[in-house]
Amino acid sequence: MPLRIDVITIFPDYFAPLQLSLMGKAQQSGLVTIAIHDLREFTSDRHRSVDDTPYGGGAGMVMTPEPWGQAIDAVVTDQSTLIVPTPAGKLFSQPVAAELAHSTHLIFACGRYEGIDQRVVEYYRPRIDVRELSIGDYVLAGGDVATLAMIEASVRLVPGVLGNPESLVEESHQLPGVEYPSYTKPPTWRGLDVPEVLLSGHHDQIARWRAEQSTIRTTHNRPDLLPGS
Ligand SMILES: N#Cc1c(-c2ccc3cc[nH]c3c2)n[nH]c1N
Repeated sequence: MPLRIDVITIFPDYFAPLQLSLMGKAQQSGLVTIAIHDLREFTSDRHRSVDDTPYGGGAGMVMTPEPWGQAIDAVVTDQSTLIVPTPAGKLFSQPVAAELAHSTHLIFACGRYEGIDQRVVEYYRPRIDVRELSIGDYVLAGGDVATLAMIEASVRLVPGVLGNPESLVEESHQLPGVEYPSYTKPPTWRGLDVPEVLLSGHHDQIARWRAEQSTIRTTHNRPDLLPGS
């Protein structure tokens, strides 16, 4: 059963990259089907409006609930998971990507402006799995880029999508922390040599060096990922 993904957005063109590379191949292989829906197709006024002023005042505009209700109702099933990207959401992570990769149907609601009227989440929460997710502690102009990131991170984990599942095995055995630095040909580039151990053929020494490099990088760049932190 392929993973089905429906993306609802006012900027369908944002998702053209999903036809390329690994995501494109995943669709061609039938492992994943991705459909992009223009929210404005689900409006009923001649201006095809999707936003209005916020109750309670405040800057900006809020996306009105009805177009979202019409759009989600057009694709939802009892197997759906509705994902709402938002800075206020739980943090998206590799384990969450793995969960989504094993879903049957994902609906991404890509908000813009100041976000989507909260009643959309409230309406669907008793009916289907609803997840408000954030890709990080910085503010984007909308949910579209976050949706692209979550789709790519999740779809690459769908069994059969990655040509070489070995890379997933390596990832899953990744020590806590960031990955070691990578090198390829030429052995010397602009006077810089590849670390000698990587050319030695001593796999135990290479594994030890890579673990050390991972720890050094994690300590420097992501001490929050160190065990016990
Ligand atoms: N996910 C996520 C986000 C967002 C985001 C998501 C949706 C909307 C709708 C209007 N502005 C948005 C920002 N900003 N930063 C993140 N990590």
